Amino acid sequence: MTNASAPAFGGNAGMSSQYLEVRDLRVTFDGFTAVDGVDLTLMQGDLRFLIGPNGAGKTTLVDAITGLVPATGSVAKSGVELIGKKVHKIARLGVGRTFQTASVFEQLSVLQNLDIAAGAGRSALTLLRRRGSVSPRIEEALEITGLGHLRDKPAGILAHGQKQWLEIGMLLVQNADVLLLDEPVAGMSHDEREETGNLLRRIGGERTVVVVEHDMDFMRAFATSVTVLHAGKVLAEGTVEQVQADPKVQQVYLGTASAAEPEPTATKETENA
Ligand SMILES: Nc1ncnc2c1ncn2[C@@H]1O[C@H](COP(=O)(O)OP(=O)(O)OP(=O)(O)O)[C@@H](O)[C@H]1O
Repeated sequence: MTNASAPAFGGNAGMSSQYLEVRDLRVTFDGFTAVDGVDLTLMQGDLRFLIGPNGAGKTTLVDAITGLVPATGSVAKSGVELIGKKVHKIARLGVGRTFQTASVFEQLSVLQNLDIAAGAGRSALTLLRRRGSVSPRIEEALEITGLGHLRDKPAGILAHGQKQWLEIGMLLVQNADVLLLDEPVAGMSHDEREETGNLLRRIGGERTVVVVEHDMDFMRAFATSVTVLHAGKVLAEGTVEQVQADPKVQQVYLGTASAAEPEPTATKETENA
C-alpha cells in the first residue's frame, strides 16, 4: 500500500530515491530546434510542473524523454541512460506518460483496462478473469485512483476526469515511477481538477511526477516546483512564488491568453489548497 509522504520542493530524498537527470537535451525538426539544450533534475517526491507558452517545447521534451522523437544529450533515470532506447524499453524501465487525449479501451471494463496495462505477456484468457483474482497491484491502483466502485463498468461510460485517472492507474500498474502527464486537467470540471490534484499528491510522494500544464490556478494549488520553458530553453525554475516573481517569466507571459496572471509582486500566498 502506498502510504506516501506528500510531495515537497526538492523531493523526498531517501536512501533509494529515484531521479531523472536531463542534460543538454536537444530535439531538432528539419533545422528547427524545438528543445534547445535543456537541463533538468527531477527528484522523486517533487511534484514538478512544466509550464510555458504555446510552442515552448513542453510536449516535445516529454516526447524526447519517452523516446517518441530522436534527441541528443542525456536523459538518465537513476543512472540508466534512456536516449537511444526504444519507446517500449523506456516504458519498461518505469517511465510512463499520458497524452492530452485519454486513450482507454472504451468497450472494456475499468478492471480489464488495468489488467491489460499490467499484463504484458499474459494470455487474452486472463481478461476473462473472475473477480477475486485481482492482483494487489491492480487493487492498489483502483484504490489510489478512486475507481474501485467502477471496476466492472465499461471505461466508455466514465466521466472525462475518470478516464484520465484510469490512464494514470494504467501507468501505476505498469510500475511506472516516473510519470509525465500532458495537460491532465484540460477540459475538467472544478471538482475533477481538485480530485486530480489530490491524486497527484497521493502518487507524487514516492514517484517522480511531471505535469505539463497551462492551468495556472491548478499549478499554484498543487506544484511543489516549477520549470518554465520558453523557445526550447529553461527560462526559470523554482518554487511557485519564485517563478511567479521572476520578471523574465512575467515578460514571456505578458499578453498571452492562456497564461493567466503571474503576479507582479514578489510576495504571493495563494497557492496550496
Ligand atoms: N513533428 C514536428 N515537426 C516539426 N515541428 C514540430 C513537431 N513537433 C513540434 N514541432 C514544433 O516544435 C515547437 C514546440 O512544440 P511543442 O508541441 O513541444 O510545444 P508545447 O510547449 O508543448 O506547446 P503547447 O503548449 O501548445 O502544447 C513548436 O514550434 C512546434 O511547431
